[in-house]
Amino acid sequence: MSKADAHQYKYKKASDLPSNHNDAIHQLSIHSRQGHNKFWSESVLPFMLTITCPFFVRSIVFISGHCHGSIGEFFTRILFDQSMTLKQILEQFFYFEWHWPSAIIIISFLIYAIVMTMILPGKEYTGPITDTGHVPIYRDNGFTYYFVSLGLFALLTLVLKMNHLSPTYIYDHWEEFLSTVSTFAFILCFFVMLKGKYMPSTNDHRSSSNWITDFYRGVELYPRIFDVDIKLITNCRYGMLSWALLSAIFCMKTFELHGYTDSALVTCLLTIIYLTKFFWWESGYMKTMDIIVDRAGFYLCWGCLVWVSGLYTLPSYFLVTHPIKLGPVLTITILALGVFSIYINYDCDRQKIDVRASNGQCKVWGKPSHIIRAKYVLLNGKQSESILLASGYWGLSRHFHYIPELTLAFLWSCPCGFKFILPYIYFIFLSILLMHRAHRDDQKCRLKYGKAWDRYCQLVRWKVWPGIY
Ligand SMILES: NC(=O)C1=CN([C@@H]2O[C@H](COP(=O)(O)OP(=O)(O)OC[C@H]3O[C@@H](n4cnc5c(N)ncnc54)[C@H](OP(=O)(O)O)[C@@H]3O)[C@@H](O)[C@H]2O)C=CC1
Ligand SMILES: CC(C)CCC[C@@H](C)[C@H]1CC[C@H]2C3=CC=C4C[C@@H](O)CC[C@]4(C)[C@H]3CC[C@]12C
Repeated sequence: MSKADAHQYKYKKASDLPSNHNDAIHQLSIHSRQGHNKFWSESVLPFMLTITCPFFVRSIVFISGHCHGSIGEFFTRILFDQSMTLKQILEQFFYFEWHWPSAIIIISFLIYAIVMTMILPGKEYTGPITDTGHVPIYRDNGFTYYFVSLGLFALLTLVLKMNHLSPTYIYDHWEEFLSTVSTFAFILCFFVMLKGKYMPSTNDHRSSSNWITDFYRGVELYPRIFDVDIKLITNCRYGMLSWALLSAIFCMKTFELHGYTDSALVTCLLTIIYLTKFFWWESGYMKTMDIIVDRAGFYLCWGCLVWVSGLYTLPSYFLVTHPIKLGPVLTITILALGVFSIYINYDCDRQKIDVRASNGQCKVWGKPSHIIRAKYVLLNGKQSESILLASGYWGLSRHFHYIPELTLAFLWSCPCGFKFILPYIYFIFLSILLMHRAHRDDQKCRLKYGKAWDRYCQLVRWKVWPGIY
């Protein structure tokens, strides 16, 4: 681990702990990066990403819609035949004429997400206790929210159709929508940053004099406005639901233009099934790195509102203009492999949850589970213990569940064919994100569990791909 990486977290080394704690008792507190590359990592990189990410998302949607899906054509037209100047493109991307229908639909959707989250019934559950002793409380109504929303969407579609209208209006104005949602997301991130600096909801906030870092990484871990949890709304209730609905809308548009198209159906069905799994396990997601480590800033909030809508839906969007006939054999094979990948991914998460819930007293793949009990201490001095599973999927590699996640991303992109790289951008991004995430998670666990984590790593050598990485 590099010095800069180590500084990302503030912790006590094992040797600093009393000798009776020498077996993997660590203090963990996630704090700011204070390494040598501070200027680069805290200012330059966040600034560049804040500027380039919106441009990137808009470019790929533009290429899909106006350059026949070809990245080469995009650059040829700008650089060589001058049929499109950079100035024209920048004007298209950033000269923002207010598109009222988009603004109204987006605000209505946001209000819908907030109201439904507040009123739908569900058992209360808690997230992990923070360093300052705060315990976030949520209501477990994500799955109900998802199905009620899908039902209401189907009803709305029927009502619109009876009036000769269609939700595919969103596809027809997708570029305006994306620009509008991006503007909203920027305003929201700025507002959430100010709120974190001056009116934080809990003590889990970290503000610096560098506004670029604060904007990009966020200030607060658990910001709430009128008891509405910002991260739950942006990541799950808006981000994940809009991903499902957009895939359905793009599939409907493909059908409107080309009749029944099996490739569009496969991509849409796999996305809907995957997101059903996500909402089924939403309370588990509220305990992952995104929620307990990453603060509410541009990376997470803008990412879930815009990056997910624009990039994660790209295969379905691409298929509207590039439909392909797969035939029944390929359709069923891709669908079956996709559902199998979703199942394996779910089963990995379930294995970990089950072994912890039963305090290690359960069978994994028919055999008693192989576990390591790892102790740790939080900054508030409280000691705790977690179970690390070293058998089953978690014995194959330390992040084996990323493999079915990647396989699935490939499977719902491959109905787009292999002529263009554009629909694989999500798959490429995910490959990089997950390899980096495996590395970040390893660091986090090593700092939290110390020697117990090293023991686990000795038992399970591979980070993601058994025998390779
Ligand atoms: N489509 C997308 O863009 C992405 C999807 N995902 C998906 O989200 C889901 C969650 O992934 P992710 O957030 O990365 O988190 P993980 O499910 O990988 O959880 C990691 C945490 O689990 C605990 N843990 C690690 N090893 C073990 C073990 N051997 N036994 C028991 N517990 C262990 C540690 O937490 P603790 O502190 O509790 O010990 C660790 O920090 C996955 O299904 C993944 O595929 C993830 C990223 C991107
Ligand atoms: C450069 C930035 C703008 C990149 C933003 C990245 C984020 C949008 C994504 C980072 C981690 C992603 C996710 C993690 C885990 C998930 C669980 C899965 O079952 C569904 C998807 C997701 C919530 C996923 C969503 C996008 C990220 C938050």
